[in-house]
Amino acid sequence: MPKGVLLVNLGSPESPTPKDVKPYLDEFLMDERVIDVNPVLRNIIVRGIILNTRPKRSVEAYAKIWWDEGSPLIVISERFTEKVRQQTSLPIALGMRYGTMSIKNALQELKEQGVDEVLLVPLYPHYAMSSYETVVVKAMEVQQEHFPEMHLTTLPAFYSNPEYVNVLSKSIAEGLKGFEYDHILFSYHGIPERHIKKSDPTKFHCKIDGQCCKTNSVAHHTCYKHQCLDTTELVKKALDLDETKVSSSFQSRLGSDPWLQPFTDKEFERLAQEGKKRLAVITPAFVSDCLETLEEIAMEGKHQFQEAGGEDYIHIACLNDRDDWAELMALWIKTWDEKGTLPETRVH
Ligand SMILES: C=CC1=C(C)c2cc3[nH]c(cc4nc(cc5[nH]c(cc1n2)c(C)c5CCC(=O)O)C(CCC(=O)O)=C4C)c(C)c3C=C
Ligand SMILES: [Fe+2]
Ligand SMILES: [Fe+2]
Repeated sequence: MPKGVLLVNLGSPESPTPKDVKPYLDEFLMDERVIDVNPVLRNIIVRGIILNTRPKRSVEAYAKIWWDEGSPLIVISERFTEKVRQQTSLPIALGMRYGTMSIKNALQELKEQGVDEVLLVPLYPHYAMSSYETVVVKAMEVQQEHFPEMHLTTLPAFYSNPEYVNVLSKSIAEGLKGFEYDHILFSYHGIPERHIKKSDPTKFHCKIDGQCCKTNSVAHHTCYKHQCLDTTELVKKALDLDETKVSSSFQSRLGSDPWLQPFTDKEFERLAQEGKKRLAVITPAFVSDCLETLEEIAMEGKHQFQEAGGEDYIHIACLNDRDDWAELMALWIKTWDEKGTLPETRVH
């Protein structure tokens, strides 16, 4: 069975203009795993409310971070894919969950190269129904409808893989070099609390009470909050960081439902008010820099921290197309190709 790899990231609009941002947001937010209410209500919330107000703000935000070559998330994902290609003998295609670089086109590309055994790699370190799961479900649907001869194997969420933690920690150590920080904030993309409960296979473990994520459970295989907090712990251990100088928070909330806390913007204020003058921010829910890291954290976050009394502020870049990250992905692919095994992950 000829093998190939499908890398999938979230996707971006075609351009930072209303004509492209609106349909992109429409596709994204009409996903039943993102706004997870019944279809009638989703239509009202998304098309009747959010799409009448949000696109203006999103267009302005995208315009601030857009590169000559296009959306940073897309350009970085392409550079990463090219580096992985250079280190593997298998065909590698890149697709996006939303937007024009579709999963269908990427699978078609692999088909044209004779591939029928595919390793599907959602480019997210953590499991969430609105990120990892929706990629897997979409890819399976596309495969069943258009490529019935293909077989997909999915790479598990890799946040706890020891080699991945090494690469992430090394990138953070490099980013911190020369910066005398008072505090390091690990800011993860937020999700509604409801999503955590929905994804809990036991239906009773995830209470989001501050304790459940510290108690071993099979629920942690799909608990985004646990996986994010564990990422902070693993990096803290790997870099021997001072416990009192590290914390985690959740950014980018949308709507009025309860989302995971503490909120990143509130943490900027709290840390500044506590007298922390020099802040480093890390965004390990994203493998590539994107709107949420470049605008919300690197630009707006700096402004919010300094407005609240903070002084020096750095955002440490995501893994992007770092050589060691591309090498690790190539190693996972080679191991799957030659031994049929997937990277070691540890969930407790
Ligand atoms: C890290 C994984 C992500 C999860 C989980 C996630 C959940 C989630 N997101 C929204 C709403 C929006 N997210 C937006 C941008 C965006 N989100 C992620 C990743 C996750 N989202 C990325 C990588 C990006 C950036 C895309 C880019 O082009 O750079 C946006 C669009 C921009 C904006 O207007 O702010 C929205 C909207 C929800 C509702 C949600 C979980 C329910
Ligand atoms: Fe998002
Ligand atoms: Fe939990």
